[in-house]
Amino acid sequence: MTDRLEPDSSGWKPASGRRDRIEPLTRNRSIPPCMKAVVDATDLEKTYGETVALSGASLSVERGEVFALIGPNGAGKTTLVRALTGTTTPDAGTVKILGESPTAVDRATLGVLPQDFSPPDRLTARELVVYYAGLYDDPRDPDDVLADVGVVDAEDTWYENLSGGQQRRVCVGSTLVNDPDVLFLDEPTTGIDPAGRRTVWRLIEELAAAGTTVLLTTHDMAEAERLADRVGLLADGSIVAEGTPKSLVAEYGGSSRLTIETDAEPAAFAPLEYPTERVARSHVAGASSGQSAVVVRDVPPAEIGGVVDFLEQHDLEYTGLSWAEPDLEDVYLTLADETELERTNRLGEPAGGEAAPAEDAVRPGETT
Ligand SMILES: Nc1ncnc2c1ncn2[C@@H]1O[C@H](COP(=O)(O)OP(=O)(O)OP(=O)(O)O)[C@@H](O)[C@H]1O
Repeated sequence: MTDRLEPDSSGWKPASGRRDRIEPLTRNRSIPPCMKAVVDATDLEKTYGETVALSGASLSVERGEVFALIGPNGAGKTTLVRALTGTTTPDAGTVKILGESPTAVDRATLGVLPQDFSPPDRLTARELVVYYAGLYDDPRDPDDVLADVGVVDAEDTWYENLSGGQQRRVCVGSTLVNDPDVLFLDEPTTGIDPAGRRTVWRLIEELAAAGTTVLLTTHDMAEAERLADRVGLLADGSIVAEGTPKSLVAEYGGSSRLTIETDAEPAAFAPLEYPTERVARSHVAGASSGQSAVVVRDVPPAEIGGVVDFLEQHDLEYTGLSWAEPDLEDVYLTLADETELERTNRLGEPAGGEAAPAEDAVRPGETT
């Protein structure tokens, strides 16, 4: 970022001194109150040779919203972020950021964390933040930025010697030095440990509460569910579903799962009269070695005790039992499966050859 921050006609001045929280009054200096869609993209197309990266992607993000883009590898998320931020030019379609084209918008109002951002290795965390802050006339205090992303203890370590997670935190910090109004974060927490991830989550929540508009991409459904006001699922270059996490779960999430770690056959559960399917043990978080599992759907929480009684009465051995409401991961898996099916149908291929096993629908991210 080489553009300089110019105070606008309203006489905006950055906050001075150390801030424990981001002050709402410093936000949105360049967003007129009447402007609803801060990020607005319509029918974006982008191909690389034979590869279609974007095929009619449209989205709109409102002032102060956190919008999470999710989707399989290669779905086009990074290409979409690049098109939105002006680092790639779409073949067709329009983009407006703060009412301007991405190349005309005041860069000082944006914070952009590319997926592959790689700052100079032989600068310390502090030097890097100071360096990026130096690109702006009225930057934030680097100490505040380092504190925000939780790398104060490692501020004198060369970037190349920081852990992967610390490096990513410094990268997130470098996008905050100009106190941006609109923040684009392409997989901000990849490689960050659980505690660090929560630090970044809280930071994003604070920024959003203070009015920053955030568009992030993530493969972490818990992250999207926690942070996003709205989620867009990108598949094959277009948004195939969009809504609040709650509405998406209600529409596509399916039913609750009671997972029973057992070698018993699903048929043994027939008297319970709930839909039942076998899942591989690799699909069950924390399952004991050698154990597979049966998933019983639609069991209300009040009926779990009845299922346990049933297991005991019928001498069905089990080593673990867990119950879960459907969540965004179920939405993702359902829609990703549907999209894959549509694609194979479109290409005139048999949809997956052999029938996909029922277990494919059940949270393959969970491993033993
Ligand atoms: N510069 C490029 N040259 C050629 N192909 C590209 C280029 N950038 C992206 N692609 C292709 O476009 C498609 C979409 O890629 P993109 O990186 O946008 O996906 P993504 O959803 O961000 O994936 P991931 O989740 O793995 O990061 C992929 O097939 C990718 O190989």
